[in-house]
Amino acid sequence: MWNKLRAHYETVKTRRFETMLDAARAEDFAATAGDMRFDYSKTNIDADGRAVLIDLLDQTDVAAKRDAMFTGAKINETEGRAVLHTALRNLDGGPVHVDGQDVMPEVLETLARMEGFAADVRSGAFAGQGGAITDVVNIGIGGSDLGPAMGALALRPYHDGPRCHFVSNVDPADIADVLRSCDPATTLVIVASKTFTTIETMTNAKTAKAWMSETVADPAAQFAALSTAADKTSDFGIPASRVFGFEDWVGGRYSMWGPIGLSLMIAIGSEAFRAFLRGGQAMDTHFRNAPWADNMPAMLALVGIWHNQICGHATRAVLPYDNNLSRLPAYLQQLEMESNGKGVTMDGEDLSVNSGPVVWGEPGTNGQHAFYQLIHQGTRVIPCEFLVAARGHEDDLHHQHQLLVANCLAQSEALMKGRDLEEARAKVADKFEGAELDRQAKHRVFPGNRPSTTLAYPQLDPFTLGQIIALYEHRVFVEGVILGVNSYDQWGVELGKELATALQPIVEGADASDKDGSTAGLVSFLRKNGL
Ligand SMILES: O=P(O)(O)OC[C@H]1O[C@](O)(CO)[C@@H](O)[C@@H]1O
Repeated sequence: MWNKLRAHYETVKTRRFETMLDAARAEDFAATAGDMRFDYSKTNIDADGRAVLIDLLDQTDVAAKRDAMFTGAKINETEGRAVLHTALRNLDGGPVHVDGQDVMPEVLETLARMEGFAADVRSGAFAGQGGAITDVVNIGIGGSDLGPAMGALALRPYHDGPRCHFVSNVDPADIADVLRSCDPATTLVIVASKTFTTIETMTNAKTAKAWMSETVADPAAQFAALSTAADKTSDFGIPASRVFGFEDWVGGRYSMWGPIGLSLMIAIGSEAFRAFLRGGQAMDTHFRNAPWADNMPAMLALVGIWHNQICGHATRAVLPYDNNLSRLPAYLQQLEMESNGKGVTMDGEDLSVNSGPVVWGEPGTNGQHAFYQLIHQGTRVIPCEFLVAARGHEDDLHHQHQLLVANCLAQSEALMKGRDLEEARAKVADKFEGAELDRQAKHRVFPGNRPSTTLAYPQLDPFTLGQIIALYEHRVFVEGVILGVNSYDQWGVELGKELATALQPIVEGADASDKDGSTAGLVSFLRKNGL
């Protein structure tokens, strides 16, 4: 199935796509979902290429697999689990069955419990031992941190609840900084861990409990837990009334829609949180119904497959011109790389093409003054994904927002157009002449013909954030199906965890001589320096 695409690539790879880009192409090579527009016209995908890409969806049965996911089939085959984060935002979509049982009543009941608790925290009906809650500390890592942390930042203009802090790293610097800024008597600690065994989270949770017990009589009274492991939360001393459970069919990096989103709900209130869920649900409906050529997640995925597996561009830059989306690249690193960073297919065969790309990025315009040099003139092509809102939330500073938008559009235009030697010579002709003019001009040439896409939306409100996150989730799903990998396990994180456990006694002083020379040498160096 890859050969046809590879052959097509040979026919377009040197063509300058700017020459194809008239208004008709701009309209045709864009997908709309609700009030969002995804423009992929600044790429070298032409109509024939798109048709071959869309064939991939049919050849790999994406539609049937999508429907299987939404209806509770156990598509996470290596863990024997359904994949149903979509049920968490299925506010009025009817029953969803797992093993013959409708999961929606429990989902909605948990949502209602979360809403009750969040409202109590926000109103002061649930208080700390020193008064109303002023600070919420979410302790979690990976999906139990990145979702709510990214979301709380993204929706900062809607934040009207207590302050929220996110502690994830086992590095004591992380928790020490946060606890220093909080009063234990008015702090709520939320321990967010699907498994309730993750060493970083459990270590930080114990540190927070010890910190709180220095000041308050009953520290457990100011703890809540978000987990699938009710027995372990109770062993930790958190009463069932403040445990918000979920099922194993919610993957960690897909979990911000349910209990793992509690800190976000406390920050923005349940009405705004529901708007976020509704945005996700709207994208689900679009993904299930829109024809492929207009289907935003499908087209985003196909552009990704084209750039990585066919054109060979190994990385993908996510560049939000929306400062509140600063943590989106980090969130997407887990979502995409933990999901599709696999080398073996569902059938146990070696993958015959590259796995998912390296995802990275920073908000614009900051990145422009850092790494865009390489994006424009480096030898590797980096497909860029821009995100931009029509308006921000600072109405009195709208002129600054306009400048931000101008920069975003300028970057995708510059990547496409570039600047040839003649234009570069004209730029410096008044300063240099002869051979020196040529030499100086060459440094000012931009190759151009570098691909980018732009996701544009009216404003980053809770509904839009829901659309964006669900869009990327479904993109990962589609890319995973095409590659034939299981996007919902993460065995690749296990080995490091095992070795860290084995190394713990050694860093605490046990003999390191059976370790490899490098590891033993590093332990010895660190010990000599205070380990
Ligand atoms: O929520 P938990 O169980 O603490 O896991 C945290 C994270 O750790 C991982 O399992 C990877 O180590 C992620 O998939 C997950 O989001």
